[in-house]
Amino acid sequence: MDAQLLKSTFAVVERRAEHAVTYFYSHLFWNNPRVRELFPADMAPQRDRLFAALTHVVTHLEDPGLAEYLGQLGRDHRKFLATPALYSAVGTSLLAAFAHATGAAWTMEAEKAWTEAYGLVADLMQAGAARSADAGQPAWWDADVVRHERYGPDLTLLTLRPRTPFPYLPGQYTSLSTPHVPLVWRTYSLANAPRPDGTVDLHIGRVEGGVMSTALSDRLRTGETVRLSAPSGALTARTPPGKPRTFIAAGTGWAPIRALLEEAAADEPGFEGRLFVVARTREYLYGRADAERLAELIPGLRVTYITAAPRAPRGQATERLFQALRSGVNWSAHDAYLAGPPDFLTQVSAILAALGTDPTRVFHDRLPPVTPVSEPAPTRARSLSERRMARPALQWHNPDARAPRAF
Ligand SMILES: NC(=O)C1=CN([C@@H]2O[C@H](COP(=O)(O)OP(=O)(O)OC[C@H]3O[C@@H](n4cnc5c(N)ncnc54)[C@H](O)[C@@H]3O)[C@@H](O)[C@H]2O)C=CC1
Repeated sequence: MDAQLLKSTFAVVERRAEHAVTYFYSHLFWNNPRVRELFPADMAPQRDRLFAALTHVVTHLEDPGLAEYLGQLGRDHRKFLATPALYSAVGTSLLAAFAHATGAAWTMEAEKAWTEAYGLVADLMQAGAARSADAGQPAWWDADVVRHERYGPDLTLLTLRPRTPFPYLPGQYTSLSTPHVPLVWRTYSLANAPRPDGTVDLHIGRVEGGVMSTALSDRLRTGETVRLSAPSGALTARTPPGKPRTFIAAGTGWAPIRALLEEAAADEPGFEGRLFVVARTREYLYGRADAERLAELIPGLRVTYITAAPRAPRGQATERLFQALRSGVNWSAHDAYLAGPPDFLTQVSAILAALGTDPTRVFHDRLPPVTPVSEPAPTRARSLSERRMARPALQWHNPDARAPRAF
């Protein structure tokens, strides 16, 4: 593969990204009218996702973890009913869009390089999909809504019972789809460690104007069925026993942190660590009762709740967190697990690095990890010791797609 040529042509495409993506979908749907039915009415998030995936591929061409990334992407595309014919149609339209966007820069060499590159991408994705099907993993899990509780206007707690075993690791997320918003999938973290009855909790922050969060909050009812995709994510426990760790949860970022702490309460009686729960106001500290229960089960856990002062801007809670982080912990000894809005993750990661935490020991689900992976997706939940030995699972989740709210 001529990586340099792929990068230089993609740089031209990037400058006309909006135009290229519009051309791509128009070409795809015009030449394959039935394919339109596979996509939701609102194509805007789809466009972002396509470009995020393409950018990831082009910026990781030399990364040995790319094959695993594409394998997982293929596995995740099973839920979209992607067929070999669709992969082929997408390739044709993608090249047409690139040719259109790059104009004179689209040489024969560029076309050859992109034809080969797309062929490889499609092969690796389809191989990932085939591996997951061969391992008996469904394309999605049907799950019944067994509890639907609203907490104030902004938060809904859902409990779902998947109809077949749904293996996942505490800290991971899944995508969810409901007939209320056909063909749309949104990611949500799983808020509990696996339970004997197989049920899972999701914390839904209601985003005004958001199609999925408003449907799940306002229209979904117990007894209905939703679909869940294969779980993913790199926010899984990987701290060796005896090493202290810090958990930082902002808003509904409490969900995966709660799952990790439930796991620690069950598996690690000698756990030493700190938990910061950050919320915009006291009323939004919805995880407080759970955090107190977990602190009783884990004697080595110190919990700090942080909110903004009354009538202060919401971002003040983050400032207050920074002040707390600066006081008194030997950060170079700590692993850190973060969950919350994308900007919050960026800022907290920077502060922790400045305070001495090893950046490779700060875990969250925003960026693909630097470490490549060569393991297949788990078909059963692994034990704690197996996971400590393992390298972090590659993830492709782009939380930027979940719009953060403006202060
Ligand atoms: N696995 C993960 O990382 C998860 C991430 N999330 C994300 O967490 C967010 C939760 O939203 P809400 O509950 O409405 O939280 P929120 O908007 O109320 O924010 C919670 C706290 O995060 C901080 N914060 C928010 N935006 C910030 C910004 N731009 N810069 C710096 N600090 C900021 C503030 O301290 C705020 O009090 C969503 O963006 C969601 O996508 C949610 C669940 C899991």
